[in-house]
Amino acid sequence: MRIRKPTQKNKKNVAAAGKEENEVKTAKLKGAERSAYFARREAAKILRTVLEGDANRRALASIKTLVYHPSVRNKKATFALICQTLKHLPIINDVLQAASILNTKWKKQQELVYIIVYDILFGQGVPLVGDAEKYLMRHKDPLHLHLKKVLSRKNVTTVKELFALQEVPDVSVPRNVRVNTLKMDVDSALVELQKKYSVQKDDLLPDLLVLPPGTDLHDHPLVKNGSIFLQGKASSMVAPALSPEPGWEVLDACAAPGNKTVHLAALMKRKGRIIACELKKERIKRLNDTIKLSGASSIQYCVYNIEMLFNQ
Ligand SMILES: C[S@@+](CC[C@H](N)C(=O)[O-])C[C@H]1O[C@@H](n2cnc3c(N)ncnc32)[C@H](O)[C@@H]1O
Repeated sequence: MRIRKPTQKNKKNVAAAGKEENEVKTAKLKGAERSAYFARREAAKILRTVLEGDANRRALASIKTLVYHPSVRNKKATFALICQTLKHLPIINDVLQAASILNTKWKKQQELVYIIVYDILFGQGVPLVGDAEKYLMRHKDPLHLHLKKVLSRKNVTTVKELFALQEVPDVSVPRNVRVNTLKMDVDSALVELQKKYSVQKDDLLPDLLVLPPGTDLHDHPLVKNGSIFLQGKASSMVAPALSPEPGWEVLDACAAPGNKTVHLAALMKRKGRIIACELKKERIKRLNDTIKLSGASSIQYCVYNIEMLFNQ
């Protein structure tokens, strides 16, 4: 195997990767270890952004959007780690406080600590790669001991039981469907659905119907042929808030899967033009399918980063 000399750019990247990464001979790690090592660091970086946003009550990009950034290599593992760590965070924090093993150095890297402690306590174990992993694995027994204490304080023996205690009772939220008035009028949809379900018109939105919580219409023929769309009330309020008239030209900046795009088309009675932009090529197919299903024909769509429009 030929070993290439590091380029200037590579040298810079290595320096930027930080002291700890230098200490780990990442090149010597086996594939799975290496990928888990990087996934933990990528997850920690995103977790920091998420927790900072939460603390400042700022709306941030969703975890999925952060994970889907091109710089994140192992997207699936990183996403899973973040979600699981967040889910277990109150317990992880309790255990860490009780164990009091974090000095100032590790407190500065608390997100990475959370991720690794999640893996130690609830995951598949952590190989001894990286300073943080080594440090926390040295405290593995006290961590497990304090987890047991936390559980017994709450009168349970397993984490599953603890989650069951904390589970919020299912709040029964009614289901909504939006009638696609390009294909069917609201009264006909009401009559059709009433054959099997208890359905009412929404008191605010004329093309929205309300069904009992838990109603599953995924396979209903009216859904399959695009006469009704499974669309919540909040999402169904957006197009009426604009109140577009037939003949308008409307820009839908972030369009896929296209529920609001086709709602606009229905309100504009197919007259006018909607320019639907979507950043991700792979989501364009979904947008295309929605448009086709809805019977809207006034929609032009493009793979386009809407920010480009404003940076010119
Ligand atoms: C929450 S979804 C939109 C839902 C859609 N409006 C609907 O009602 O069905 C956000 C979409 O915006 C796209 N997006 C994000 N940033 C974008 C950008 N800068 N330009 C264009 N599309 C973007 C994402 O790829 C994603 O498909």
